[in-house]
Amino acid sequence: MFKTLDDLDPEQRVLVRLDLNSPIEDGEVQDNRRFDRHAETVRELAEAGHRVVLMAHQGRPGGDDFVSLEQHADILASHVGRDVAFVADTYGDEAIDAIDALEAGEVLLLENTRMCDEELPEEDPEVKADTEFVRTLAEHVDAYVNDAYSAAHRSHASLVGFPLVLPAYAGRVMQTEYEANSSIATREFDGQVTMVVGGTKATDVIDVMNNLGDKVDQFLLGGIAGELFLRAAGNDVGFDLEGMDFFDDQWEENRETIESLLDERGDQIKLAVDLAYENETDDRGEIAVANITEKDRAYLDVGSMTVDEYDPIIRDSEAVFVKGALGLFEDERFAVGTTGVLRAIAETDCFSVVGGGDTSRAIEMYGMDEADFGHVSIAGGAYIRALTGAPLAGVEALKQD
Ligand SMILES: Nc1ncnc2c1ncn2[C@@H]1O[C@H](COP(=O)(O)OP(=O)(O)O)[C@@H](O)[C@H]1O
Ligand SMILES: O=C(OP(=O)(O)O)[C@H](O)COP(=O)(O)O
Repeated sequence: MFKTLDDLDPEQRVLVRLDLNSPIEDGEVQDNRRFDRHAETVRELAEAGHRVVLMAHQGRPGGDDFVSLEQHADILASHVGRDVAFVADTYGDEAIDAIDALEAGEVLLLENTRMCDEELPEEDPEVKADTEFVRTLAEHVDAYVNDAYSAAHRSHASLVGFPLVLPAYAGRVMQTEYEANSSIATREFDGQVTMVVGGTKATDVIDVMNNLGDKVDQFLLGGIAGELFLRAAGNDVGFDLEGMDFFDDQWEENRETIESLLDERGDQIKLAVDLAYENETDDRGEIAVANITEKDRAYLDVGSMTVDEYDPIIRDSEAVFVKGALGLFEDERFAVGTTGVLRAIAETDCFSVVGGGDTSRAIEMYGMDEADFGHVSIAGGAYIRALTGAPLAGVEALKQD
């Protein structure tokens, strides 16, 4: 395992990697739960009297959201409750002067790490540790903290290089995310373990089932992935319609695997019994899967009968994990499935983990209280990798320190 902030010596100059990658609208960085979560780590370090140097990224070179972190510093400061100074430099003289000038308890955010050429290409930790970027910054700090679990699947310099040249620790977000998201594979639960899987990507659902099939008692399916499983079970759903050309592509690529999963794990896999669509008056209509004779419309949610079937299964479970939404929950008419399962989880005292960048947003959107869930992940790609058993380069680098 890795060391945590509990192991950090006092009065250190600490270089901390956060993940503040955020949506940007009309040039404005949108506040989101990543700021709030990382603020805890930053506050703890500053209050303990460390000198805190922060690194983070935003977007990718060439993208519209590849911008400076200047606004991020202000948003973070509002969550930490302390000043967060900003320097528009990653590791040049300006950055080094600002780091060297820090007093105990002060916090400084460096410029977008991806503005440094050595950050991005995915390379081995040894290569990253030997970059000028890592070597230069390492000379001006005493310790490295990685709090960026949600970026830990990237083998980038700021994530894997520093643990080879500095004492390295997991921040609070890293620690909590790692423990919760690995728990389905590592923990023994006394009662039933249920996994709600949906979203748009069939391969995510397939990989999760292959990796966790022996740990999970039942998979409750929905979303576009769920429709493809319904199609494999012989129903007239999950075909391409206008504007949804990923259905047939995904079907071609995954048909055989889905069919064999249904063969081998049929008893564990629960499929929707009804689906919802937009009717002639633009309202939500529902139809039983058994009554669908022809694929002539898009289905945008599981139906209410399905929620009624999934609800007691969740309430009888000891642990529930969620990956992917059961419908197009961003549209209130098609949020019934996703909010239905989330409410059932919130109302029971089961251990629960909700993840996926989009899915966990439903909790906020529909006014549910995060405190009613065991853990709500702020990770997307890293969360699915954890569930499918793939190692995270940033976590592995921390473990080796
Ligand atoms: N039947 C559906 N039709 C269109 N979109 C859907 C449907 N079901 C789920 N979705 C969409 O799937 C998205 C979640 O997909 P997913 O790949 O699981 O993302 P994440 O991992 O970020 O939660 C949601 O934003 C939701 O709108
Ligand atoms: O937001 C992130 O990942 P996510 O979209 O999977 O949650 C991370 O900051 C990683 O960003 P990247 O996918 O540009 O490497």
